[in-house]
Amino acid sequence: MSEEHNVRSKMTSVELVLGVLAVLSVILLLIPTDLIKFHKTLIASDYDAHLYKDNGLSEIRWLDQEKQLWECVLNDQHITPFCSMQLDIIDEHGKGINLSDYDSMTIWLNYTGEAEHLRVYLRNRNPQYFVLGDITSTKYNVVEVPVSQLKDGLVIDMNNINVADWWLSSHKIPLQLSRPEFEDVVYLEIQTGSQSREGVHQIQLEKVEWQGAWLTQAALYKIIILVWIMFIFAILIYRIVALNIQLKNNQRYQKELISINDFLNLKNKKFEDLAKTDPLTGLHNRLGIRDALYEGLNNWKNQRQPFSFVLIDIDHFKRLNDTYGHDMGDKVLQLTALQLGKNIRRTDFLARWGGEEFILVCPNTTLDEAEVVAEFLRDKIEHMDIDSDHAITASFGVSSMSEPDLKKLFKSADDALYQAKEQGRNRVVTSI
Ligand SMILES: Nc1nc2c(ncn2[C@@H]2O[C@H](COP(=O)(O)OP(=O)(O)OP(=O)(O)O)[C@@H](O)[C@H]2O)c(=O)[nH]1
Repeated sequence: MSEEHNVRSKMTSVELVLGVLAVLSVILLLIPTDLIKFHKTLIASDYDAHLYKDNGLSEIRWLDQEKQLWECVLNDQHITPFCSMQLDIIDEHGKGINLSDYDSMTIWLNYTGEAEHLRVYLRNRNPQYFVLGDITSTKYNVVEVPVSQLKDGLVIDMNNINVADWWLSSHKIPLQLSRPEFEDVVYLEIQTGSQSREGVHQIQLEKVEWQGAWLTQAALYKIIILVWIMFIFAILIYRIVALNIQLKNNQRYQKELISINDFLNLKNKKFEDLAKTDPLTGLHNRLGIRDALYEGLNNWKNQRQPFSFVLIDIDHFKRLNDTYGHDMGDKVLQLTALQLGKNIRRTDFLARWGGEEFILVCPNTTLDEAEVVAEFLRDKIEHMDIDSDHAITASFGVSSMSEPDLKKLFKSADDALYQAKEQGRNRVVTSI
């Protein structure tokens, strides 16, 4: 019973974890992606900026250096005309910004002119190609962006940034180093686009923001699926272990039952359907006390709980039968059963063992305690009211379990009962 309760309470906790997991999964799936994002903002005016241009006739100048507003008058004479503003984003320790964990970049920029595109460079430093004193040896990670959307903030996926071909070839960069890198970005550069032609271009960079996610959506799905798989796996293992334990317990119970049936003289199949009640007295019959025997035996084995038997036998019952007839004998059996049943403890189990003999199974009871119980019952029988002048008494044999053997326990109670009869009946004898 307690085991069943155990399994049931464990199953309830499994269901609880299942519920919590389901709720968590739903929350994680519905969580706004902004909550799992982190940001880095760069205000352009907080950093030093430098202007430079091609070697041709293009002109470049600050219109308002404080606001970082600059102007480029592009001249086509040069083969690759350009104007550039280079923002120095190295910190006081000489380190650039690590943007490798960010997924996207948003740029706010004001532009006046005819160009349709501008170039944005994120120039990265890496000792594998960076040469001290040569700032062009920083890797030119570049993206060309449409100017029309820059004013309201243009979002650029970091995956769309590539390394400029001209830089790869002019610095003879090996293939394995040709991928974009953002671990140590030291310059942010805004440059006129490749298609920009002659004319005036006014540019003012306001700010740049990078966004990254603690977890990508794909990683989140993977984690949820993984947790569910692990949980299902854990349940499976738990079920297998629990079933194994249950199986072992059942096997033990079956084994125990066979030995108890043997003790009770019950032939398994034949008696399985028998009612557990003795029809004459209304008490348990032998089958009726089988569960009590199983529990008492196991409690003795597992917890060393004392376990006692009291055997009760009506004295000179044959004489009573012979003198007053069998019906009177039956009546005395019923009255004795009633008297015993009324006076036993609620924790004990009384059964008619057979004929005029009864057994009282006393779980969690020492020999001394069982002796007290027996003496109390003996007295109750001696003073029982019966409709005859024939005095009814009974003899009692008491024993307590000293080894896990029901037959031996019964035998010592029976021996004690025999002693009680020998010593003159109407008495309690305990086994030694
Ligand atoms: N009326 C009646 N008698 C029964 C029943 N079962 C057994 N008996 C009788 O109980 C008697 C038992 O007699 P014994 O075993 O000699 O024992 P006893 O006469 O009580 O003697 P002691 O036990 O030594 O005091 C027998 O005569 C059985 O026939 C029953 O269900 N009803």
